[in-house]
Amino acid sequence: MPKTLADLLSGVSVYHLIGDPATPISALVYDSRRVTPGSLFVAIRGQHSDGHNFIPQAIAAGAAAVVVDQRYWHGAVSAEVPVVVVADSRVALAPLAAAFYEYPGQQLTTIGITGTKGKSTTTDLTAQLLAAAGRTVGMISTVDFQIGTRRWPNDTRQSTPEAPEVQALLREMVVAGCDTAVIEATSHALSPRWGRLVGCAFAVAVMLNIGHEHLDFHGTFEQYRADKAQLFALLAERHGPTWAIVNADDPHHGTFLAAVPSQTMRLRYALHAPADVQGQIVHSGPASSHMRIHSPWGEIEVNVPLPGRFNASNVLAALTVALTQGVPLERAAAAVAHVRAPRGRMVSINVGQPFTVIVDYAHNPDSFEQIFTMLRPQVTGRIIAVFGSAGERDVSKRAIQGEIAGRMCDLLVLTDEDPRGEDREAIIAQIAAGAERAGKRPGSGYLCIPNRAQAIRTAIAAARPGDMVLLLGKGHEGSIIYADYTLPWDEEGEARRALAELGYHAKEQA
Ligand SMILES: CC(=O)N[C@H]1[C@@H](OP(=O)(O)OP(=O)(O)OC[C@H]2O[C@@H](n3ccc(=O)[nH]c3=O)[C@H](O)[C@@H]2O)O[C@H](CO)[C@@H](O)[C@@H]1O[C@H](C)C(=O)N[C@@H](C)C(=O)N[C@H](CCC(=O)O)C(=O)O
Repeated sequence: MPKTLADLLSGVSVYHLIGDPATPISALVYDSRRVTPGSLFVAIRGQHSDGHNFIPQAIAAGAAAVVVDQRYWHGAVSAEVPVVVVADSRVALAPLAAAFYEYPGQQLTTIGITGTKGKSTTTDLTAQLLAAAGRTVGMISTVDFQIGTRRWPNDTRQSTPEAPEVQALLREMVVAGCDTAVIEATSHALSPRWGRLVGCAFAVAVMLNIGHEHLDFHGTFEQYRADKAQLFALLAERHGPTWAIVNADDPHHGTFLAAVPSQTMRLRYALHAPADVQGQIVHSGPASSHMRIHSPWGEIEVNVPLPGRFNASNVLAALTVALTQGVPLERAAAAVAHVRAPRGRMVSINVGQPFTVIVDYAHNPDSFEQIFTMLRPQVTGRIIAVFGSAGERDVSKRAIQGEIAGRMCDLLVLTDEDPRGEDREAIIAQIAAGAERAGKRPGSGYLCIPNRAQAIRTAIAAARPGDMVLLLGKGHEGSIIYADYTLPWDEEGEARRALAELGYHAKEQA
């Protein structure tokens, strides 16, 4: 249905509207380079530039109207096209997008999954369990997008894309006949400063855990936790029943329940603490575990074909979601036996070399702690970890990563992750400072090799029988971002090439 400017403004805090509210709008964009004739251009002030400076370009490209931020717009009142002055243009983006795409979230069962660790895996597992139970599922995750049976890589380098992309995907899901959307909800996206997920009308909100992440953006841990808890407040948008699911093993789960609207149904899941959906690990091996589950829907045993206690916890969260959606316990448990991890998560590369090589996306202190604790008992030799830390992102985590890895690994090869506009060597020096605190010394305990391809080769060449080489932080990501260019990247492929250069290129072994 054709839309007018006025149609899009409900839910937006408008200061003034200069021009005709009946102006037809054909697209919603926040980048002048993507304006097509008839677009509504939303000007946003960013870290590197200010969208308000690109209003002339947007109008020249055919923008039918512009949305500006009252704090940053100093334009003339007699504008060439209608101007909507709003309190905060970044925050206006989500309600505008939900209205532009006609609130697709209300037509789907939207499931939001937040937490510091395991979001992408649990989002994927939830989508897999619901699809196995006959639902037509869409998914938005750091790793992949999915609409029904079509899956493709998320190349946006955002875990939760901007609101226009999220709402467009949800609309596509509705058109394609999906009944369910599983959305990975990051703290940035949930923060009221950005509010990218406003308008998704979540029916289910899931909290996995809370650790140290993105304090550069949120300021304090309390703010980070409060921002993540926004997902639970968003349940109030839903017309219909809603569920709040929290991990009772995390001491912060109460904050999330406190944000829940009164009519929402609440469920706790846990491996240790008392909970509604209680998992108990009966035994666990290097690549799988066996779990007994007690729930309001009955009791059952499941095989989890993924390594580690944290994956058992992720599976429990996904299974709890499936149970709230009417999937019979037996059916959900049977589907668990066939789940797969997303790309770049704990991928073992085995081409006949006498040591282990694993690629994983772990890139923050908590996931470092978890992965090393899980793998240490399985390694007879040394752990050699290759990693870096992102530029223009949480600076405080760098030394902590170095310290944890320094404590739990034998050799660190410090390298580029995404330096962006920062000095790559300075980032590595900050990680190294943490490694030094853990007693590591340059040359013997850690090496600084910014070039990631070279770092991987050095680590693999240093490995002896029984060692484990852990390539961390890139996982599925298809690029390394530098100030002036983006280097296409394939961590798994790079590891395979490095192994092949040493003569290991047997067909993949189980
Ligand atoms: C660091 C950061 O937050 N960056 C976000 C920010 O970019 P920016 O501040 O650099 O933007 P900018 O280049 O200054 O431009 C400002 C505005 O002018 C516009 N512009 C610019 C140039 C031009 O010619 N014309 C024009 O209109 C831009 O499109 C933009 O709207 O504003 C952009 C537009 O809204 C965002 O897409 C972008 O997210 C980037 C891709 C990003 O990496 N974000 C990260 C921090 C993020 O969102 N992460 C979370 C959490 C991940 C996790 O948990 O690990 C996520 O959900 O992914």
